[in-house]
Amino acid sequence: MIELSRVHAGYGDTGDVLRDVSLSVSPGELVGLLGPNGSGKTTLLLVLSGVLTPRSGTVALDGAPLHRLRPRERARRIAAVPQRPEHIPDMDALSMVLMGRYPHTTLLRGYGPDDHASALAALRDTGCAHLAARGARTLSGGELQRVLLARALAQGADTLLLDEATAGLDVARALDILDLLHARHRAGARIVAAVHDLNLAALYCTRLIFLKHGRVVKDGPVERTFTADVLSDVYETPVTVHPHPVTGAPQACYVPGAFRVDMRVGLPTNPGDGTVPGAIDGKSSPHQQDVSPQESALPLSGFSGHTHAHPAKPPARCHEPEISVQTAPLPTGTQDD
Ligand SMILES: Nc1ncnc2c1ncn2[C@@H]1O[C@H](COP(=O)(O)OP(=O)(O)OP(=O)(O)O)[C@@H](O)[C@H]1O
Repeated sequence: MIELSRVHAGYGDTGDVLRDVSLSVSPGELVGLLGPNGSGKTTLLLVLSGVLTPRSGTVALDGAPLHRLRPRERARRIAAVPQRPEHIPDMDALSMVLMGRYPHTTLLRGYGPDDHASALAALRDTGCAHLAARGARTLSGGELQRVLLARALAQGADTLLLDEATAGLDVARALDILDLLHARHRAGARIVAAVHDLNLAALYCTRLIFLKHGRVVKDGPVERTFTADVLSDVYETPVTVHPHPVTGAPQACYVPGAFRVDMRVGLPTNPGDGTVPGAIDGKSSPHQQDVSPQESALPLSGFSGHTHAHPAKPPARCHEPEISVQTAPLPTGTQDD
């Protein structure tokens, strides 16, 4: 168990970035850390990794204060993928991934065959085997991101802290990486991932923690936390939530600015001449024609269990599927809890 209790943390002589944060993460959890820019996600990951010492409060790993662990021991237990690598070494990708094995070496024994095997396996798992001999500095943004993840996986730690690890990846590569992380968490790894892609978080995570202004404002399983109310409040923009047509997991739909005006005041203001982002078939907001002012009150939700008496129709781009699809046993995150 990794446990934060009443943590306040920040940088230099500025005010607290994290305020009174208490949470614990058990082995086998895949936790999505969500919240607006600047809400403190990276700072929380730095505290969890032991890189940033809290100003007050405690951080413990399996009951022992994290700061008491020697760096090498800490690195055997906790691996992190940063949002922006500070420095990209002038070496090939395999050597860079091998660096993840450093905590397992000793003064007498450098990297051995096991370390090379682990590094190669991590490159393979992240779809980067073909990049092994490439200079790390020549990699594309998405390639480098996957190599950094490979380095963290090669570390063999039971706790993985990921800061926007899939942000620069195309959708197929992002799904591959999340499938891999899902398999690792099912095998017992504890994973905390800062994520901006809400829908991927809802598809894969077992639990979501929402931060706002450095405080935890919501923490719980996806089905209880990923709601239109929570998302609209946390991000201060209208978000509607609908079931994923294949997995049934809640998914968010976002609303372009001109439509947001309609949704707030319940009055049609759009010209419907194709100039409104998101308007299709020459139509304006669906609210202009289909939804009464009462129904257009925020937040909207198509997700089951919501309390609105008259759930509004989803935005124009959120079509109902034409064929019915059985809920498949895919990793939704909602099935684990
Ligand atoms: N080294 C630093 N020195 C001073 N302030 C910092 C430092 N790093 C971050 N901050 C500030 O701390 C606050 C939280 O930043 P943090 O990076 O934790 O947010 P975040 O939720 O990860 O944001 P984003 O989604 O934009 O990555 C921000 O106001 C940021 O400007």
